[in-house]
Amino acid sequence: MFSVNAYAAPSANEPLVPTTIERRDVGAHDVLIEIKYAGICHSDIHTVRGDWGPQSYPLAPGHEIAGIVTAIGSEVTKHAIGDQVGVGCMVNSCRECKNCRKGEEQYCLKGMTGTYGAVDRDGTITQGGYSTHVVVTEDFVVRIPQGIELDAAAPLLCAGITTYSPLRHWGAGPGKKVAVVGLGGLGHMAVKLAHAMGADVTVLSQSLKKMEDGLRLGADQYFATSEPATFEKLARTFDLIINTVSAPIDISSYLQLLTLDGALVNVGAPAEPLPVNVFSLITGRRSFAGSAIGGIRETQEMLDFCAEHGIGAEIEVIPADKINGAYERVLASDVRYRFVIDVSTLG
Ligand SMILES: NC(=O)c1ccc[n+]([C@@H]2O[C@H](COP(=O)([O-])OP(=O)(O)OC[C@H]3O[C@@H](n4cnc5c(N)ncnc54)[C@H](O)[C@@H]3O)[C@@H](O)[C@H]2O)c1
Ligand SMILES: [Zn+2]
Repeated sequence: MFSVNAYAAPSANEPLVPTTIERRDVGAHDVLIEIKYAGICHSDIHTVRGDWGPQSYPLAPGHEIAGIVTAIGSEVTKHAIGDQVGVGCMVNSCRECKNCRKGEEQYCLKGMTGTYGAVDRDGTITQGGYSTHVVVTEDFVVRIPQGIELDAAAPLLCAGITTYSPLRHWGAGPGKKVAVVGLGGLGHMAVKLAHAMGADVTVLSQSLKKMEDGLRLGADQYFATSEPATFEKLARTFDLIINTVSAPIDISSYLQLLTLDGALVNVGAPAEPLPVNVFSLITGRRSFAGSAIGGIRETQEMLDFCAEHGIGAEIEVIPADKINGAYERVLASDVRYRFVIDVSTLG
């Protein structure tokens, strides 16, 4: 074991503070990563504040990790010292169940091992990317292609894959009308990715404040959901709606915007239930679905797709001592469009 500098929450209701955490020694199948950048996902905030249930503290969040390999175990074949790599929301899974065998490790029947706050195979609690180094088994480390800057790549490891996976699964592409609800970290990636896949993209945001950005990111249309006329105008329009909002919204009124057989996929993860009026499903054979991140193979595919299409996240790089302020800004919807921690400022 060795200690590394980190930023961690001491409890659910205290700000994050500089500290040290323990990392395991590099095992035969492990990769040691010197973390360069770590994105701030809204899930980090939900988790440390206990929105999704009690946690073990101190907790260093961070599951949008980009860095450089600085050591490898004796059996490692997939990565070499000096490689640019990333780690997302999981660092292991059982690898044997039918979902793992399909490459859908995020749906591991024994539960994936989350990058932070999860019980690791050795019984320790995992700690995330707001830290200078991490040790991860090579199969859960992905390659960041040349051509994507590491800082703009970090958010792809969660915001990127979480939107890429449902866009692919529900067939976003030419001739398909896709709406993205919420233009935050996930939402702005959904717009870029759906546009690059060739879909016709509409942003549904609370107001028109970010309209110029939305159109620049690749949206074809932009509407304010605070405007009731929006729901009349867009009734029965979309093949696919990706809801990225971190708070409860009125799902039934969004379902009305789907065309026959359309699907509304929730990636936003508010703790509260989202009630649905079944008539909004029945009257168009519509589906209301959910999706969690993506498998490791698909995460690599997403990174390669981003490199090919010149896609990175729109970021605001911050030093570690601005993490708590950034949390408040995310909660106030004041983020364009992802905060990324410059890990060199952790000392
Ligand atoms: N399914 C998954 O695998 C997965 C992965 C990552 C994040 N998430 C979840 O997705 C959600 C979004 O994450 P993010 O990092 O993009 O957050 P974010 O804060 O960057 O974006 C959330 C967006 O929702 C908007 N919003 C907030 N409250 C709203 C309201 N009441 N009505 C309408 N819009 C509202 C905000 O303006 C913002 O544009 C979070 O709940 C997060 O935990 C899920
Ligand atoms: Zn995330």
